[in-house]
Amino acid sequence: MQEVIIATKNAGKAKEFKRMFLPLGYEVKTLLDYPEFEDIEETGSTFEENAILKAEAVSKALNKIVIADDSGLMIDALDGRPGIYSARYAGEAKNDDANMDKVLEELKDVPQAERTSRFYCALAVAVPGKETETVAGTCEGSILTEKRGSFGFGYDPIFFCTEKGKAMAELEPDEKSEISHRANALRKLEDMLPVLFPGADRK
Ligand SMILES: O=c1nc[nH]c2c1ncn2[C@H]1C[C@H](O)[C@@H](COP(=O)(O)OP(=O)(O)OP(=O)(O)O)O1
Ligand SMILES: [Mg+2]
Repeated sequence: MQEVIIATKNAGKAKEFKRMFLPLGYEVKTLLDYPEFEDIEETGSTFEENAILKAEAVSKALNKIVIADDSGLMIDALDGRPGIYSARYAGEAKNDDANMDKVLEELKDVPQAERTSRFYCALAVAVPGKETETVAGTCEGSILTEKRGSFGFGYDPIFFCTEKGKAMAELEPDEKSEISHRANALRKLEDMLPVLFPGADRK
């Protein structure tokens, strides 16, 4: 099967990409399959800049086409935070539970109507010798007052997905992959895939 490399070390993202690319006819490899890669510093000031940094670093090292995902949670009552700092919101350790606890604490006096939020995902496609392109997708929702559900990863237990009427972590993996910010971003790449990777056997 045609291989697609995603420059991520996040196991939750890796699973979602594998699930979403399979019906398109592609097998996903991630940095979990290339453990020699060091962490790539996310020094950009936007999701797009950080996705480009990650995709280009790995594309240059492997001399192959590489896709990267930079994503996070934006909360209106917090002026868009945690935003690009989502992974390390409660500290360098990248602890999902601590990150969610920090958000819940910051929002403890914020009423339901003001808890609107969205997930954002930027995908960058680095092609050796070409300009890197980006696409983005979002998923609208609001922040719950406690954690719910056990699917997914990251902030999924505290994010109420408007479109599905459930916490993101209550959605089965296939349901999340219909409506997620990551799925919505990937849809914008789909037309490019046969050009980037000729010869995939679409099912
Ligand atoms: O669908 C999602 N459901 C819940 N939480 C999510 C989602 N998508 C992103 N997030 C959160 C997780 C992490 O706190 C941050 C991503 O940070 P981000 O730098 O893009 O990823 P990361 O450091 O975990 O892995 P890597 O950079 O190797 O891809 O946003
Ligand atoms: Mg990261």
